[in-house]
Amino acid sequence: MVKVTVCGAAGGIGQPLSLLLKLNPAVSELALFDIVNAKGVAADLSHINTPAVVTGHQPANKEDKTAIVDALKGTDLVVIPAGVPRKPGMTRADLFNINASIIRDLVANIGRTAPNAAILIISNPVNATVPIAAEVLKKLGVFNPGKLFGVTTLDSVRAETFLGELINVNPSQLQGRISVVGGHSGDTIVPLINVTPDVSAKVANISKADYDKFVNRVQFGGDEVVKAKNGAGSATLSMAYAGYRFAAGVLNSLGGASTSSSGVPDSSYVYLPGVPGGKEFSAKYLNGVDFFSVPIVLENGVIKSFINPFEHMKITQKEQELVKVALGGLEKSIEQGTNFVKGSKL
Ligand SMILES: NC(=O)c1ccc[n+]([C@@H]2O[C@H](COP(=O)([O-])OP(=O)(O)OC[C@H]3O[C@@H](n4cnc5c(N)ncnc54)[C@H](O)[C@@H]3O)[C@@H](O)[C@H]2O)c1
Ligand SMILES: O=C(O)C[C@H](O)C(=O)O
Repeated sequence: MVKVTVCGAAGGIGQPLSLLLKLNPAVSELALFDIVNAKGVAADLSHINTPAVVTGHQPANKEDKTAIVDALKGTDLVVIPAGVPRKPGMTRADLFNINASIIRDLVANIGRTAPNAAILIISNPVNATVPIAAEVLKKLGVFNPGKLFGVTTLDSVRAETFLGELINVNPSQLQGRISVVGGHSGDTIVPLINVTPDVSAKVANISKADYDKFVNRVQFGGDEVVKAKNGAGSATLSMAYAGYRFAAGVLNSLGGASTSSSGVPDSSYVYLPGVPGGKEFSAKYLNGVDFFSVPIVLENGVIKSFINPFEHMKITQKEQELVKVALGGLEKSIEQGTNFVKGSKL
């Protein structure tokens, strides 16, 4: 019996992500929470002939806490795409003022109602919202770093797609054969392409100009969608796919499968001092930064280990420089998120 809760389930990401979760046979209960239209989306999905029982939870007013508690009670996994998306001209950091308090309050509810649940954070700016979640859980005395995941899978999905186009390989075959680390915003995103020898041999022929274009497109792929949607939001469908890919990995691990079985596992933005060997890894390679996206191996829904890119992949000089740049941006966002909770009442 596995219960999954989606917070922000009626949104652009929330709806298709909930659809994909409804199709997963491992899910027995799917609780949809949103401040609008959660019941409508739940009624719609509930007609699909798969085993998951779908429930909709929507507060009657600002003071109503029963909806969120019902959505979270007994849940194993919470996925959070709640909050506002970007409009053209905005950076993800511009979303902080609105989304920081949404994440703080949702995660406080999770900490109080479902402290053992795995938490997957999609809401931007991920580089800061995940530190917010960690700090809230620490304050409540229920932080399990092995169960807090910043969802950066869309960066991997994009890297696979764009590199596939460049080296003329079916992009779906690149899953597990390249990796993306760092954070989830502009130059904090660092694609690593010399992960397996077969791909390395192909990327050796890419020109410098094409490689630079590839890196830029992975780092700023989100802007492409924001611009094309022209005020109607940011990536939703590709994000639902990516969020589901990551959530399905966590669900598989809850069912006993290891994520390390096929190639390099997906990365997630995690609290390094809380995962085995993470503190030493960060001190040695990352200036001691607390949060960084690395490929993770899961067991029973918990991070069992991570793959150190510097030891297990052929990192080029250029990629090392990209990591250095990423660290500057990450440190600022982590501090912003952490300080926000320190100055907040839960
Ligand atoms: N991690 C990533 O790779 C990634 C990719 C795409 C988008 N995002 C982010 O995901 C977030 C959602 O994007 P979207 O396009 O789905 O936005 P959206 O506006 O379409 O949907 C957001 C939903 O959140 C709901 N919501 C707002 N406050 C809430 C609260 N307190 N509790 C529960 N639900 C609440 C809204 O009612 C809405 O239904 C944005 O912050 C966006 O930047 C992240
Ligand atoms: O670009 C955005 O604001 C949404 C998301 O983070 C993305 O990468 O598409």
